[in-house]
Formats: sequence, structure tokens, C-alpha cells
Amino acid sequence: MKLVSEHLNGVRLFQLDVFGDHRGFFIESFNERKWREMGFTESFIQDNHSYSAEAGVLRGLHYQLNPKAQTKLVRVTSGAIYDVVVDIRTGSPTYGQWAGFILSSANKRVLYVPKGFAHGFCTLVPKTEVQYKVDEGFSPELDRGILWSDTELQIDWPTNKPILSDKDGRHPELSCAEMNFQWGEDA
Ligand SMILES: Cc1cn([C@H]2C[C@H](O)[C@@H](COP(=O)(O)OP(=O)(O)O[C@H]3O[C@H](C)C(=O)[C@H](O)[C@H]3O)O2)c(=O)[nH]c1=O
Repeated sequence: MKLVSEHLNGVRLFQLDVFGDHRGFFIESFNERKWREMGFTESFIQDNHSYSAEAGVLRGLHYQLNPKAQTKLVRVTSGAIYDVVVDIRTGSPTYGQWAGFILSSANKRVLYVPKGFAHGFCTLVPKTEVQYKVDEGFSPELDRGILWSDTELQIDWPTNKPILSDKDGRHPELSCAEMNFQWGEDA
């Protein structure tokens, strides 16, 4: 796994090493020893896997409050997504800024999303599968959301008519402005 680029003071895009041959390919999708050698300290305790049947499925933007804030290591094993992260760390010089990345089974890139970022993605093709590691378990009571179409963020999603869960279609508990307080309180 090689570092491709860094964004928003902590988000990192990696490229997986692919060993191809006449049969296909082999990839070490995660290697604890190499992860530590790169200086990362997170211990991932849960693997998540989501399948989205159609293009235009938008999941997010989600995050969990401290002490259950999650680091995520995200990759796509089938199809393609436009993956978005939003810096919601109180006091961060890039607070309120977002970045978008194309992750796909073809480009075999991995996105490292540190704690303190809201995360979401929109599928670009049908039958897209996203796999991601997290270092904290699911905490429904500390799960929060930002509306995908938040007017302050102005995220450049690939569609303006996404397929959403009921949760993601509702207005979030907090606007982007209010989040600062919520996040800061628990940071
Ligand atoms: C996240 C999660 C969900 N669930 C259950 C709860 C619901 O009954 C069902 C679907 O959950 P949800 O609609 O929150 O799934 P997504 O919309 O894909 O949520 C994810 O979307 C964005 C992209 C994220 O980064 C988060 O990891 C996560 O919030 O799975 C669990 O049992 N464990 C879990 O860790």
C-alpha cells in the first residue's frame, strides 16, 4: 500500500499493490505490520461491507461522536463511488471543508478517514460494494448526520437526485454550523 496524496490535515489516499498474473490478481488489502511501520496507531476492530444495487445511492454524511468517533479505511471491491469527507474537528484550519475521491474496484485505492470527519459516498455504477475497517464499534446513540445537500458545504455530488435512506433524507439533528459546538463539546 503506497501513499498517493494527503488532504485536509489527515485524510490520506493510498494505492494498493496489485500482484497480477495470467489468473488475475492478488492484493494484501490490509497488513497490520506494514500499517504500524507506516506509523499508524489505530487498531481496527470491525469490518463493514455495504452493497448498493443502483448508481446514485448516497450513504451519508455520517459520523459518531466521541468517545465512539471512528477512523475508517475505505475501499471498493465492486463498482465505483464518489467518496466524500468533511472536516468537523473544532479548531481545525480546514474545519468545514470537504474533499471528494473516486474509489473503485478498478483503481484499487484506499481512503484513510481519521476521527473528526463526516463520511459519505455516492455510487457511480450499479452493484457497488464498499468494504471498510473501523476502529470503534457502531454506536446508534452517538451516530450523527449532516444532510448530503447541506447548503454551507455545497458538495459537488455526481447526482442531485440520489437514492437515500429515510435517515439520510431527514434533516440532521444538527446543521453544519451547530456541529462545531457538538463536536467541540466531546472532542
Ligand atoms: C454502520 C452500521 C450499521 N449497522 C446497521 C444499522 C442499520 O440497521 C443498518 C444500516 O445502517 P445505515 O443505514 O446507517 O448504513 P449506511 O447508510 O451504509 O451507513 C454508513 O454510511 C457511511 C458511508 C458511513 O461512513 C458509516 O460507516 C455508516 O453510517 O446496519 C450495524 O449494525 N453496524 C454498523 O456499523
